[in-house]
Amino acid sequence: MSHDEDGSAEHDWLTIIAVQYFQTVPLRSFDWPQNILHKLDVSTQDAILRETVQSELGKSYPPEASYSLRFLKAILEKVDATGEEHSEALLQAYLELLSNASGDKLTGDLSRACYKSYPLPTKTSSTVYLTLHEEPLKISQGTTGLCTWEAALRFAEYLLNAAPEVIQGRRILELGAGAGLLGLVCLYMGASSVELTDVDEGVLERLKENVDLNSQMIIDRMARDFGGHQSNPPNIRVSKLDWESVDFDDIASRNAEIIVCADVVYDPILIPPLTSVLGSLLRTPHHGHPTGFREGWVALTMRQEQTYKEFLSALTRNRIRYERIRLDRVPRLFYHEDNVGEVALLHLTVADS
Ligand SMILES: C[S@@+](CC[C@H](N)C(=O)[O-])C[C@H]1O[C@@H](n2cnc3c(N)ncnc32)[C@H](O)[C@@H]1O
Repeated sequence: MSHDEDGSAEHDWLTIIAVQYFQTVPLRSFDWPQNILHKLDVSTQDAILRETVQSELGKSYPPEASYSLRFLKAILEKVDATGEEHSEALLQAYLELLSNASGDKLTGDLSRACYKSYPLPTKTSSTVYLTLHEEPLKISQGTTGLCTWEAALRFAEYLLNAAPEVIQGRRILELGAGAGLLGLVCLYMGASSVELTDVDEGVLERLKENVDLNSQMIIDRMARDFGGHQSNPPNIRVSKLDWESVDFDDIASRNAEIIVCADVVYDPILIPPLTSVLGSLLRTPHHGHPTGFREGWVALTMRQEQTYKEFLSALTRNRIRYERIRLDRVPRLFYHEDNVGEVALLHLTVADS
């Protein structure tokens, strides 16, 4: 999405709408800029359409079709409420989506891709998005890894807004990477390398797809902000790492300084293998670090107090020290669903003992 050089007010409200549309913010929570609600004339409707459904991003990597349909319907209803004329283009886009949706229902083809695009901070005046192919449901195809979870969003916000030095120039290993938001944000922030790992074959495939989807944007960013060479592929790889069947030589050989993970503490059964892998990874020497070992970060959504306590006890049993980092003052960049629970961010270290 491009902006006028002067970042005019018109572009501000268009950006507010587009950023929400691409993250598929539920329409009940959508923040419509007040000034447009009074001025939804044809040119305003056309401008919204151009910045969302018919933008390059919207055409190449659209949100779920039923979401776009509801988005356009909401605008049409708002137009009705103001007594303005409908834009021909908007109406036509709506009817096209409607006919595609009923065609899909008739043929039973409900497999249309669904993308979410997350706005990232940038030094330029245009909005840069991280685009992920995700599934609309939290559990899909037998895994939780095909969508982005709350803890990944809060952790990414912490890194981007409050602690870039944790990531910049460092080699990162992510456990249970899911759709890939956290690791890709690390690469965008200037990590020297990122290894995204998961157990599920479908998730690993999706991770590769999401890495490819964002590589060019990240190369461009590196070239612009860090003077890198545009042709260099980003230093990122996707590999399998199952906490439940671990080869400890393989763990030690993983070339990382910082271990990160988000929303991987959701099932108590996973706590012993996860904390054991964390302990092994963290105890691998890293001579550049003050403790002489690697460091780790875990972001977890506190759904059940008991699971959280069990996780802390398991860290202690594995001789992993943790410090909870406050997130309440970290500004938000992304949309967050209501009532998903508080996110705790833990900084993990080990000592030689
Ligand atoms: C709730 S998802 C979180 C995904 C991502 N980190 C996020 O926050 O959006 C949990 C992830 O952990 C992965 N996972 C579950 N058990 C695992 C195991 N034994 N080894 C490695 N990854 C595992 C799942 O495949 C899934 O991708």
